Amino acid sequence: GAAHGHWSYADKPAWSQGFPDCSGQKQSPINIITEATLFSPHLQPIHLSGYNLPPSEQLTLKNNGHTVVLQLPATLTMSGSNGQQYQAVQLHLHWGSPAGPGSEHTVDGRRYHAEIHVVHYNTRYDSIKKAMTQPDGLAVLAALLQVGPEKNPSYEHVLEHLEEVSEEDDDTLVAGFNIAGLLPANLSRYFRYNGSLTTPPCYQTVMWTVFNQTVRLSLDQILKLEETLYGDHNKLLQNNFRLPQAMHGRRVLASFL
Ligand SMILES: NS(=O)(=O)c1c(F)c(F)c(SCCc2ccc(C(=O)O)cc2)c(F)c1NC1CCCCCCC1
Ligand SMILES: [Zn+2]
Repeated sequence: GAAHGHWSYADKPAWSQGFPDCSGQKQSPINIITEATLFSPHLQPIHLSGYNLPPSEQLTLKNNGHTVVLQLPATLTMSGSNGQQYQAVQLHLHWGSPAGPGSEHTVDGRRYHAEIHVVHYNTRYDSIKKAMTQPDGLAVLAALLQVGPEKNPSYEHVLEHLEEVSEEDDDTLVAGFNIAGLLPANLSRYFRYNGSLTTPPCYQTVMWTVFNQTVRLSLDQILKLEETLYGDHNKLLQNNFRLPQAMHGRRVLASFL
């Protein structure tokens, strides 16, 4: 239970006992109903800088028992089309199992195989710890992952190390690579809404960007993600996604018609 601050995807309803924001009215993820989105001409293409890391850069990859997290250097920044500058902190993944898909966001009720989140904080705050409690504090870039015919070389930079972090709290080093390769090529077509962390403490401080274009990985790469990592009590780490949350009147904007 959430009593001692520990939570699992199994007892999601219990989250709100220990983390009150988890039962708030601006929760994530959501089901994006494309017909109900509002086109907003103000939404500029997402601009990434510093994402192309040299192999000399060593990044920490960690299995934290809930997902696999790649820590990112402070040199990666993004512009969020609201004039704010955001600094990358980490990226992580959500996935399902061979029995079914595991993206967090769904589009017109469709769940995708997996989802990547690149977590950033607003550089007007001096740390993510401070930023994550502020309404304009966080920006997460999300992309939906599908099965395609080819192996995705960008994801291979991470997936080739998964066995090294199979147990909870394991970590390893990954040589730098172009982190932008983990995201779709088209960064100008996306959905935008205000939501939350999808994990306790569920702070409602996230500006979500969900790209319209999906990213393709080979079936083997998806299966590797689904069958390599272990979490609590040596149980396979699978289906680490939260169910869609109510909109409570929120509208989803689209940067494209
Ligand atoms: N989708 S999401 O962005 O809400 C999200 C999840 F859904 C997540 F499931 C996670 S992992 C669970 C939180 C956690 C647990 C342990 C450790 C550790 O031991 O280092 C670290 C974090 C996870 F880390 C994140 N992102 C984190 C949220 C935690 C607090 C802010 C730090 C960066 C974003
Ligand atoms: Zn996430």
